Amino acid sequence: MNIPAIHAMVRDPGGAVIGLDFDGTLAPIVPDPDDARIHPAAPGVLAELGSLVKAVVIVTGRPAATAIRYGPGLEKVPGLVVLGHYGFERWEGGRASAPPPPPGVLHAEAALPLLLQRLGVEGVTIEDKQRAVAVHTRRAPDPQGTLERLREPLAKLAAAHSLVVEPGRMVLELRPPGMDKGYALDLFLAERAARSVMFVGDDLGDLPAFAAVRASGLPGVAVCSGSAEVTELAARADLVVDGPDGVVALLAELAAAISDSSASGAR
Ligand SMILES: O=P(O)(O)OC[C@H]1O[C@H](O[C@H]2O[C@H](CO)[C@@H](O)[C@H](O)[C@H]2O)[C@H](O)[C@@H](O)[C@@H]1O
Repeated sequence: MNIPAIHAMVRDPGGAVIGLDFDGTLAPIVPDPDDARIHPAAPGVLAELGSLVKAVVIVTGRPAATAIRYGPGLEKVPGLVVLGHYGFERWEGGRASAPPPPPGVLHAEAALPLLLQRLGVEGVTIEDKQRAVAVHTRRAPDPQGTLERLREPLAKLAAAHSLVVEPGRMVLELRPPGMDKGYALDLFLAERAARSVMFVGDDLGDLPAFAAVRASGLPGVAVCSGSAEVTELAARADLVVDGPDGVVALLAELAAAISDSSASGAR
């Protein structure tokens, strides 16, 4: 790992913030969003890393409580913060806080079944996220074609209810504007007075976090959890690893390098 920011983290782990996306990064992608679960080795590796660095933060489009529920063991990661709903929501020490959901979400969600019926799309599923609503096409007969077909009508529906469309891996999410993973990460780095940063993501919604790593002026590394499905992130990353298996291996390597460096410094 001959990346200057990683060397900075190893030299000064007490200044390092490790930011991670959830789906596709810590949890393998599966057809049904309710079946997603964290990689079995991830909580242990994150617990080790959490005891070495300034902070571990998960920044996800999921509700924060869902990431915790689908990530058994995460609650044991020292000092873990989960920023859910792209940063609108914060979970820390077992407590979640968030502003109330805007009424547009409920109205848009209520209009969706009829809209989907009119469009005649098959196999599309709706995920009620309380503060947002996601329309999934992964289980449709033609997932990509169906996603393309839905783009314009969902953009109109979102605009009619003062929402924005967040595109992702076989999903179009209608959510409130005014927050993204970049802004969320930026605020967190300032709050913790970070001296270096890593962010690991797999999807389009992670691009603002990559931009925040660059804009921070800190030694920073943007890591792509690679997949054949999304290629845009790899092009903007400093390092590409092979999905959640590769992410866990990278984090374990980082934890080991920090521990070895601290041990040799102590000798
Ligand atoms: O920010 P993230 O943690 O990456 O969350 C983004 C979306 O992830 C989930 O959908 C994705 O994962 C599902 C389970 O593997 C998969 O079935 C789906 O195709 C993916 O798009 C989640 O369901 C969404 O609500 C999140 O916004």
